[in-house]
Amino acid sequence: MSQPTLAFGCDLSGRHELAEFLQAHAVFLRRFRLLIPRDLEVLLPDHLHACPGIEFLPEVGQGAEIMITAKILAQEITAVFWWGDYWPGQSGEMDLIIRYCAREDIPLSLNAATAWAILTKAARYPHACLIFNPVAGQGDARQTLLQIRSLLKPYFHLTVLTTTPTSSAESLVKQALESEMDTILAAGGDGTISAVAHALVGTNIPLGVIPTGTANAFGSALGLPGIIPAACEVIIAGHTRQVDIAACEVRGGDDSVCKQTMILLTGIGFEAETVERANREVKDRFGSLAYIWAGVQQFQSQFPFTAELVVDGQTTEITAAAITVANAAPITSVLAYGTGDVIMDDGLMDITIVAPADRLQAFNSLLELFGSAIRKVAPNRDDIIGLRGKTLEIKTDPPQKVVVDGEILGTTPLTMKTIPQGLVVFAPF
Ligand SMILES: Nc1ncnc2c1ncn2[C@@H]1O[C@H](COP(=O)(O)OP(=O)(O)OP(=O)(O)O)[C@@H](O)[C@H]1O
Repeated sequence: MSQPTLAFGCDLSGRHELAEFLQAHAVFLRRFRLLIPRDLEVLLPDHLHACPGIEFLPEVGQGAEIMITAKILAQEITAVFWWGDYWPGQSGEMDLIIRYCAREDIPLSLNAATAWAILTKAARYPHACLIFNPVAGQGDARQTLLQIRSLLKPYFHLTVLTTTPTSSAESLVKQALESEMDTILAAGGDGTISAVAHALVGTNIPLGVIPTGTANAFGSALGLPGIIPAACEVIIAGHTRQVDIAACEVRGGDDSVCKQTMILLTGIGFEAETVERANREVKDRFGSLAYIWAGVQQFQSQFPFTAELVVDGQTTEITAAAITVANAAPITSVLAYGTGDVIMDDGLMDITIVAPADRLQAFNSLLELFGSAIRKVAPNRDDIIGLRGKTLEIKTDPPQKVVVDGEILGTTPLTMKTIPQGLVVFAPF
């Protein structure tokens, strides 16, 4: 997975030409992983004999072609070079290789004339690992993955790792990073994107976002198109920008400490309870309206709590219904707009405290915040406080659930610290 993988083979009539090609390009070929049938070992020049990326297969006709076919099917091969005297339907191993390369859309060189073109293209292929959440959103996961693959395959040597209930997006990124990926792509909702970002902190490896979740708030905040082909185009175009993220710590079960990286929003109170209500079943039932449905339900039963916030060393004590901390927020995340605008790369978190005395005030506060989100002007109400800071500690009484980027992480106390421009993402020009 770490380098493009090239598989070689030939029949008797192709041996001389293949030996010449290997000799001529030996130095360049060292940058690849090479699969060589044992019977071709004698053709290798010294430069390649000592190549660490070389893997010997059984001889042609004794298993090499089967192993290469299996790797083609597993999408583990970048290109195949198979030279010889070709007679359709009568060339045994060559027929097999041609059939599967054609079927799986793998570049295939049948002679020296095409070899160099394929080789130089393979060398330029960036290696991308796509972390794919098959349960995010409400689409057909198989179709979605096929579509993403066909859009990106001409531009990347693509490896796909699929999340499961036991293989988290974060653990899959760590696995991918062991293989020296040039870029990591994430297809899923905000929970998946956030978990992938968490594993990328400090790597400087660019993240490509393909929004296939329910709300896709991070994609919207970045200005990404909501449809898959257009989101893939942003990745293919290759323009990146750096955005802030924040390290969060909360209390988990058994008093353990849970850590997560926030790319979007952290919510306490109303938002956390709303996210908990908008579970998978509700998302599958209502789609993108799930959060609105859950919010309306939660609005009727939200209890205030007392909170002590320390922002960059300054303490505020208040009785609140909702506290939202944001790095980035689409305008639909109105609870984040207490400062009037949420800037993704200013090195600061935007903190909004909503502290209404009753339900009517709460309703009016929401309306005011909605106006602020649209007009990008700070709200003007006593029961909405907007703060900005680099570090934050929040204690509440009683302890409150904390949701980070759409996933419940634990309960207060919460501590947060910005990591200015800590994430590199593909973004529209
Ligand atoms: N194969 C899987 N089976 C069941 N759950 C999974 C699987 N893969 C990931 N998950 C769970 O999916 C959740 C993340 O979903 P994600 O946020 O990406 O999508 P979403 O909920 O549809 O979108 P949004 O966050 O935009 O509402 C995580 O809780 C993760 O544990």
